[in-house]
Amino acid sequence: MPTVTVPARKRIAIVAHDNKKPELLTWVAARRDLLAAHELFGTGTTGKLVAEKLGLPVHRFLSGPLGGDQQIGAFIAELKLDALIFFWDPLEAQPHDPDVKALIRVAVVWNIPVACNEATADHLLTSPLMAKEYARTVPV
Ligand SMILES: O=C(CO)COP(=O)(O)O
Repeated sequence: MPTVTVPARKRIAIVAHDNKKPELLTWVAARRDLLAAHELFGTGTTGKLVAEKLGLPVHRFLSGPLGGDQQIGAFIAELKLDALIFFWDPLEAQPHDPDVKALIRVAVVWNIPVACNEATADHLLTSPLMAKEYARTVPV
């Protein structure tokens, strides 16, 4: 399988469904220093809230239900993102559920680290691989 070189400064997409936004914002605020070392991306509303909370630049896509999840998926497939932190809501149906599934699926296909809850996000963010360049296996 081919590999790509993932940069030391990671391009991280951050996304949260509405019921999970408070939890995500508390999580990012407590990890500002770690997150500041990387380049941040987000769906429309999440990205705006994270940027305001941290006072850091966040590249914003469209809001998730309007296509933002699909835009992030496309970036993953184009090797323009290195990690996904996605606090999706397991307790409420989303109108754009196919997009949510497609985003998670494409993240798995392209073998990027994905965290869907706080504990995994902590493991991801504190991994030694987050601080250095490494080779990631990709499908093509
Ligand atoms: O719906 C989302 C992810 O599926 C998130 O979108 P917003 O960040 O625009 O709320």
